[in-house]
Amino acid sequence: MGKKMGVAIVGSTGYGGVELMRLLEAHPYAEVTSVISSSSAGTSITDGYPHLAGIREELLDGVDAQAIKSKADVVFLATPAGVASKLAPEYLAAGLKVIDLSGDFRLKSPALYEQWYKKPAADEVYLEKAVFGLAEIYGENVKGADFISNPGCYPTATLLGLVPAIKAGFIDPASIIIDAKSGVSGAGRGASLGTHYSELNENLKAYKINQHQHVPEIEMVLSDVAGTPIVTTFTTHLVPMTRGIMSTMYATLKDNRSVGDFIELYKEFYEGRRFVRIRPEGQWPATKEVWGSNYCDIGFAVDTRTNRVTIVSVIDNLVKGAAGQAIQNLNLLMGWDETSGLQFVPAYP
Ligand SMILES: NC(=O)C1=CN([C@@H]2O[C@H](COP(=O)(O)OP(=O)(O)OC[C@H]3O[C@@H](n4cnc5c(N)ncnc54)[C@H](OP(=O)(O)O)[C@@H]3O)[C@@H](O)[C@H]2O)C=CC1
Ligand SMILES: CC(=O)N[C@@H](CCC(=O)OP(=O)(O)O)C(=O)O
Repeated sequence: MGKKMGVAIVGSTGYGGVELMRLLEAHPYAEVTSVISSSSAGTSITDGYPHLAGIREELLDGVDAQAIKSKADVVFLATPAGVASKLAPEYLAAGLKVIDLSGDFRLKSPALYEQWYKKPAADEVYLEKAVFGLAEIYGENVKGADFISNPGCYPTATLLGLVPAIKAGFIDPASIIIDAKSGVSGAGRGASLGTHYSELNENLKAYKINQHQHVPEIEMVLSDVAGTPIVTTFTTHLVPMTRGIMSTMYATLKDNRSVGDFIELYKEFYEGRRFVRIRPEGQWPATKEVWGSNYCDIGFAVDTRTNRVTIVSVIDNLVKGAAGQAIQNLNLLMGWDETSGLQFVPAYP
């Protein structure tokens, strides 16, 4: 096999960054050639992550664009909101391909970003340029692109669960309610009051109701596929587990549709897409069934009394919700098989 393509990771000391390192270790065509930290350059990655001992022991590099370009062709940005908006233009100008895991380039309207993220938006030219990489829906746009905005974790689970039904007109778009739950690694590695052990353990909390920054991202895609503006009710919960997102969605049926109709529709829609698995009637997915993998599993129930469908969709927030989908986008962008380096069996139990 020829030389592997070099990739760099900015934000490598965070959960998304370290997950990219774990997954890329097994990639057949790409290898990590620079792990980057804005705060700890010159120290070893194993200082913060001893589990990498004997696997990756190199010193962390700094964020300088030319230095990255001398080592890599592609850079992943796994940094908090507000960072990629400044770094991505520099990296693109240096000739790097950029895959951003943050929310900085997902929304095309600067005003919408500022309303929901409460931070200054990126330059509109770059918002336009970034391709929204929800691989199973917009994968064709990713092919050959040089700047990808990776979707959020909640939107990935939610949209893969809703798009086929919206597109086929199975459900009333005005009736959608999304009830979503996440493990705590979704909040990143930094300590905070809401995520430390005694606050989280044996506890279940709703948060950011009607204010979550993923609301406009979900509505952007639903409106795009429906061809008409859609608004939704979206509630997020923090669950005392490390990984996993479950998005449970409720909507009113437009016609008499059975679970069998939904299964047939979704199987056809996702035909050939290895990472979406549709459950048989009477079986609903659990977060552990996708743990550590790039799968999104979806199950259905229809209630003929209320004329509503319930759609349950699960992912691992750090894999299909972040690093795994970012690598899937790298694969699409480079013209490699989209499953390259991602064929992990979920770690069960
Ligand atoms: N966790 C998840 O499940 C998901 C996360 N995301 C998004 O991915 C991004 C990364 O998330 P996550 O890994 O969880 O976050 P973490 O907080 O765990 O890590 C973020 C890393 O970014 C680096 N960083 C902070 N400030 C700067 C800066 N000014 N310049 C360069 N680097 C900086 C830090 O490393 P250092 O100080 O070493 O530079 C830090 O380790 C976020 O935007 C998040 O919203 C998206 C989907 C899912
Ligand atoms: C559990 C938890 O706190 N999750 C985070 C997800 C953050 C995230 O991934 O943010 P972006 O996709 O916008 O970058 C949250 O709800 O804000």
